[in-house]
Amino acid sequence: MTKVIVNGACGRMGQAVLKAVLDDKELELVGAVDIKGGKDVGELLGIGKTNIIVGEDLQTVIKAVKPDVMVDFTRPDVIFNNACTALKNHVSPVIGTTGLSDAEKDKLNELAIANNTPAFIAANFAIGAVLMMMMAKEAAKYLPNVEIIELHHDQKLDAPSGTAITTAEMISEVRKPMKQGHPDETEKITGARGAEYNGIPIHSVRLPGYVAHQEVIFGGLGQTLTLRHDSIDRTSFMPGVVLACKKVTGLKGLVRNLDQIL
Ligand SMILES: NC(=O)C1=CN([C@@H]2O[C@H](COP(=O)(O)OP(=O)(O)OC[C@H]3O[C@@H](n4cnc5c(N)ncnc54)[C@H](OP(=O)(O)O)[C@@H]3O)[C@@H](O)[C@H]2O)C=CC1
Ligand SMILES: O=C(O)C1=N[C@H](C(=O)O)C[C@H](O)C1
Repeated sequence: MTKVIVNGACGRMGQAVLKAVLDDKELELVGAVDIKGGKDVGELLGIGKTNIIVGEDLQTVIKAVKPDVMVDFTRPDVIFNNACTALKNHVSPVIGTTGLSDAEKDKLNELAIANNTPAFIAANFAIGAVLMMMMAKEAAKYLPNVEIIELHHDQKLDAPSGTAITTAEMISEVRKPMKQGHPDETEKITGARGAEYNGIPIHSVRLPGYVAHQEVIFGGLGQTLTLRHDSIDRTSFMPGVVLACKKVTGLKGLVRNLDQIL
């Protein structure tokens, strides 16, 4: 059995991960952490007592329950420190929290290797989103003019989404740097053409009612191609998270993106 703790346990993703880990026969939920700790995990999920109380301090919970894996769905501004704490205590992080910079990911890779404790990170654990990104990379070889529109719930802290950045990174691997649109175009209102990653415009929509959605739109001579993925429920991410919990301890360093472990 792989012993798992969930950090960010009281949040939208944290609660879904608690349920997924409790429901899996090869994973054992041994602890939970959240800045708003104190509750029994079972009370939080409305399933009766589990006698696992959500702790408020990651280091204390790790020392008490000695997990193999820490799943983290917290906040962009705390994930780097959380992952460092896990690695220094020889606990493998499965990182879902977005917002880490490339430099921070490189530092986590070094720490994972130095501590002989593998780690895993994915901007999106939903298989449909992974396929959308892979298809976008393939399509960009033939249709290099592309824009990304990501649409999320209005409680999301980071923009653009980790998925949009990862999609743009993957497209950039196969596309020569280029400037899109008319060379003389001007923005009448700043930001009208979106943010830009390697020349790829990214537009972020935040509205109540959305969960997590993305369109990648390619334009060619007399045609467009639209790839769209919709997570209509957070259960969409759970098979990927469970898979990563089972595989992470057999990896080396920090492994990035779900396609690497499928
Ligand atoms: N990789 C993927 O597939 C996915 C990634 N995500 C990412 O996961 C992250 C979390 O998303 P979501 O669940 O919607 O967010 P939520 O705000 O619902 O959950 C985050 C939880 O972590 C708590 N928290 C804040 N700071 C700390 C801390 N220092 N230590 C422990 N817990 C803390 C929050 O408390 P409080 O509310 O008081 O701040 C909250 O309970 C985001 O970065 C999001 O982009 C989301 C979905 C899928
Ligand atoms: O905050 C979210 O909700 C999500 N965050 C991830 C991202 O930034 O890409 C994954 C998914 O889009 C949901």
